[in-house]
Amino acid sequence: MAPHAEEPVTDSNAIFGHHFKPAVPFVVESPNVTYTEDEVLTKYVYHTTSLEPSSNGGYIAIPKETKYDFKTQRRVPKTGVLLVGWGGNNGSTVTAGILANRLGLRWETREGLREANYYGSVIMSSTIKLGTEAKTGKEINLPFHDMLPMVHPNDLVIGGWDINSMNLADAMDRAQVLEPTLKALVRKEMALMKPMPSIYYPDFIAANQEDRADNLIPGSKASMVHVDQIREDIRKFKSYHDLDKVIVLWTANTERYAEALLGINDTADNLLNAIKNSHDEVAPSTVFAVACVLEKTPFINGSPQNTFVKGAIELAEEHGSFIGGDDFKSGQTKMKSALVDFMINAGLKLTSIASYNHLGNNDGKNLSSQKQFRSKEISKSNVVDDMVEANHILYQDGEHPDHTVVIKYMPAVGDSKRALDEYYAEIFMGGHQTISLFNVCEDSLLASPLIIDLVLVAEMMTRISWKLAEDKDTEYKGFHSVLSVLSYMLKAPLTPPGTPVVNALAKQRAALINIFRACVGLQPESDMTLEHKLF
Ligand SMILES: NC(=O)c1ccc[n+]([C@@H]2O[C@H](COP(=O)([O-])OP(=O)(O)OC[C@H]3O[C@@H](n4cnc5c(N)ncnc54)[C@H](O)[C@@H]3O)[C@@H](O)[C@H]2O)c1
Ligand SMILES: O=P([O-])([O-])O[C@@H]1[C@@H](O)[C@H](O)[C@@H](O)[C@H](O)[C@@H]1O
Repeated sequence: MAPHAEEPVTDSNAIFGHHFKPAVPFVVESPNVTYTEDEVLTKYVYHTTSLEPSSNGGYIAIPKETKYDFKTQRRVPKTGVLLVGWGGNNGSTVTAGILANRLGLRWETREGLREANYYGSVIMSSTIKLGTEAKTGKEINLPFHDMLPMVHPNDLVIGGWDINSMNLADAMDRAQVLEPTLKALVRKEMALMKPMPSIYYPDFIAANQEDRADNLIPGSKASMVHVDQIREDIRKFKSYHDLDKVIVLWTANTERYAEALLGINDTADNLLNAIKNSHDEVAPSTVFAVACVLEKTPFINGSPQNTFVKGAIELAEEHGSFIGGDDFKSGQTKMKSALVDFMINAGLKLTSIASYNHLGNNDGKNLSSQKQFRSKEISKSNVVDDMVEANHILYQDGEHPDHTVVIKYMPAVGDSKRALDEYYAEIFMGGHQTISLFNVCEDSLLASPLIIDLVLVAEMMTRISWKLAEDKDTEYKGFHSVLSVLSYMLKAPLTPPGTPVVNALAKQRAALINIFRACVGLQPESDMTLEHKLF
């Protein structure tokens, strides 16, 4: 395998050491919180309710307390992100966006002057309640990013792979997402960025993608040579930029599902053997996942295919590597996971959901192929399951709303996806409610901030460890290899085997916030505001 001649070209002029100043500096004063120079150590009581069956067929509810010790490393590491599919609409857009923010760019548009921002990033552009001022009772909210010592996206060093050789400036033009005035300001830097060659197994993506495939690592089926090359690429990138951490994220095309095959991809050993034997059913995304797991590099899947076959999950668990996915939850589905949560929790019996969209970008072109569409149909359809199953008043066991997903490729609209949805519900006394939505989603401008959030949270999770308070002598350990804490950014959240999937958007955000609060010794925000009710 010829090594890559040139060093991985990235935004080599990255301005490092962006000395980010918290907007709302805070320190927690508590006997359960200890700050050292390198760590925040907290003693945290986790409250749940345990149910025991009662004699009358109901339950005895028992409040349960579990005491955890959390440890969070405070030093913010120099972090790189390697995007698989870097030359795509999302990859080129997120790269230009980070560059524009780093340089503090402004550009003229028809609506006037615009400036770089991180809107759409829950970490960079949303706030969370810290508490209330003792004297005034005023609620104080702080940027999500300031809750823990997180990497700032401006400091991310970016690189990646693509089966297409186009440099990032030309890829940005091809994407047709950003304003020409903005593109002009980042073009020079973006032109220096060239994706590393990648692996291409034609059977996994639409045949209409073949004309892009001019930047390949030789070989059209899985092999350990491919795994080793990807691992070497990661090591070279990390060494070349003197990085402490690297996160790898798949924003390449949607692949068809791989068949779940006993003896092939059902265990870690079988999967490694299948790769060694170049088995047909090992997808490029799974090869990337295996390479990252073996390289102890977090790997996140932003697409809907079943990258994480059982053997890949088992391999990640064996190596204590982080994986997360699947499929960015960017627009139509994000809206769905909030609206369905509202309707069902308001006691409205949703009986049908019709989700149609058309888009004209290369993603849409790839999804015009049935096998690739099927991967997306699955991730876009399952997003309501947990909310339906939680309400036995509205839905009998096995009952669920009709749900159809349609995606059409319409080149004319480009990246500006048109989503049309109809939500039909039974309401009081035989009535009906019909909610129709027309939602224009600028797909890459909505997905790019999610890429940033996924990278920032995944990196943060590598610096958080825990142990049971009662286990005095045990070592701290990391969260489970499957980072279900990433679910807010994903349509089809991957969870540790045997654990429930939560799709409700509010619950997903609350989980992320409250885990971060536990790391600084704060209890979950209950929103009870008893201080405003009991006086
Ligand atoms: N709002 C959104 O844009 C959104 C939301 C959810 C999921 N996604 C998913 O994100 C992915 C990327 O979306 P996009 O709009 O950027 O698509 P895109 O087609 O513009 O970009 C995909 C890139 O991946 C490259 N590629 C394909 N196979 C590869 C491989 N094996 N190795 C390396 N590169 C490879 C292609 O050449 C292309 O440049 C798609 O799977 C899409 O379904 C997008
Ligand atoms: O808007 P959303 O449902 O979150 O996600 C989008 C889909 O609506 C669209 O059909 C698909 O092409 C995009 O890749 C993305 O998955």
